[in-house]
Amino acid sequence: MIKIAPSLLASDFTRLAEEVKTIDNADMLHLDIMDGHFVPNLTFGPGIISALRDKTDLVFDTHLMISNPEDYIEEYAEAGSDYITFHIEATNHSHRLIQRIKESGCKAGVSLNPGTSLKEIELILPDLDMVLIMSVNPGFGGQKYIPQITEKIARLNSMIEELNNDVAIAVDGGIKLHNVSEVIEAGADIIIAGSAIFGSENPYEMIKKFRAAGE
Ligand SMILES: O=C(CO)[C@H](O)[C@H](O)COP(=O)(O)O
Ligand SMILES: [Fe+2]
Repeated sequence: MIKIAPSLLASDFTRLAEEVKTIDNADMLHLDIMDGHFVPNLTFGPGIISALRDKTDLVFDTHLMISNPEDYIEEYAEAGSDYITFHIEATNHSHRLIQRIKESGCKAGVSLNPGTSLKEIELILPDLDMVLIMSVNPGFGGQKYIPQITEKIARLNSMIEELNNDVAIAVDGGIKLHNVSEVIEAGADIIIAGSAIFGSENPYEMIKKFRAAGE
């Protein structure tokens, strides 16, 4: 079963509590944390996550696009994250960071920029709950899906099958109705979409269409 994770980045920031109500048929709420350093944009921090925690029952999927993620794990766990995903490019101590995320009570994810090889995560794959493949360069919503990423998803899927464990593959960036089937067929388990869902007339119906593409 495919999971749908709308990205709050594309919602109306002046009415966050109402916006999350429009997507209550989704599985997860994707929360993009940007620090203006690891990526050239700034979003929000743990205060917004904890303010939203009692507004929805969705699983909170926190995507840290920040430098020094090791300094912020407990804060994002306490704010209400269920998954915490850091970028492999942002740390020299990925294995330790995964253990810290799990000790904080969350599931652990790692994300790869489009130009980062899957080799970088080969040795930590058995410890992960999720791999988040970026299909655009991180920092902004509304960008175009990078076509080479489909092959990368398929290769990661084979690596996971060889390991015989249940690491989820999440794909993030530029996913719309016209390419979601391609992403799912390559092996994605979690579809993250911002502008396609929150930018549509009816986010609830759009989630249904995304889900139907995976059936
Ligand atoms: O991490 C992200 C950007 O860095 C976002 O989650 C992603 O871009 C979703 O937006 P869209 O679906 O509009 O591309
Ligand atoms: Fe994201």
